[in-house]
Amino acid sequence: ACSRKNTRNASLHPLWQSPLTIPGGTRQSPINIQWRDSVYDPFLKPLKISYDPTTCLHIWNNGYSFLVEFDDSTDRSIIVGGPLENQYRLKQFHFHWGAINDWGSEHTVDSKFYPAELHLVHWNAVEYPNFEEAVMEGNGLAVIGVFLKLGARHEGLQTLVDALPAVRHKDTVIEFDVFDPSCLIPSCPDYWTYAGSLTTPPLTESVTWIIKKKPIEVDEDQLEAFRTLLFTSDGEEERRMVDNFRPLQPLMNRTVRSSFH
Ligand SMILES: CCOC(=O)CCc1ccc(S(N)(=O)=O)cc1
Ligand SMILES: [Zn+2]
Repeated sequence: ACSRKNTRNASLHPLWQSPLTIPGGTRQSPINIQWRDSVYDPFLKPLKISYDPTTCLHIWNNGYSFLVEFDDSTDRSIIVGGPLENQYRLKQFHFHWGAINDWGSEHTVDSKFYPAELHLVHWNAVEYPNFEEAVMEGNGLAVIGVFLKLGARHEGLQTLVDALPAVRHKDTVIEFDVFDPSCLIPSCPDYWTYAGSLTTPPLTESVTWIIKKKPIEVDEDQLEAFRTLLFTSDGEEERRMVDNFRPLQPLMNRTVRSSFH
């Protein structure tokens, strides 16, 4: 009897058709953050965030998520302190979310999923000439992760939500010229931090993750608006942009530190 060739490669993630695990990867993301296993580090500084809202450029749908990109040609929107040795420049922020509210975040806390997760992506402009170079270096990137939970409507997020219909299809972009992303970051200073990777290709192990302990609240309509976006370009058969999160990766030989007791 002929054996049916196993055409479904179980190690390939449907969304990216890329390996789920990077061969030799020892610091992949996302991970589950087990609160009781995180280690309080009294030497962690407060994270200092200073964004200039006029550095905002545009919103676009890149086929994985929707991104708000910033002018990173100067040090006008930066973060410093926290676990970071250098100052890092804001390049873009984007989100990951689920088809339903039971899941959607990339990181989990004590195995709990949130319905969505915000990533603010910064690069080490002190040591590297541009983002593309920094992506390849162990201390090249710093990403702030913020969990979204179902609750009250978020007025700051609403200005983004109102722009989403204009970027419904992959590779569509609209100008977005003033936005202050610090309105999306909880005022509580508490965070976890660990050494990890990008969660979409090229999956490079170049990210210092800073995961805020407190979530922000958004309402059902705002989450539903995310789910009206498409993975597909105009004219292709429509596939709704949902479940754009990577599966959890092994912690391996890593410790998650907390900035709080
Ligand atoms: C130089 C090409 O590299 C890129 O464009 C990487 C973009 C990229 C930035 C951030 C993330 S995340 N989800 O880990 O915050 C994934 C991918
Ligand atoms: Zn991300």
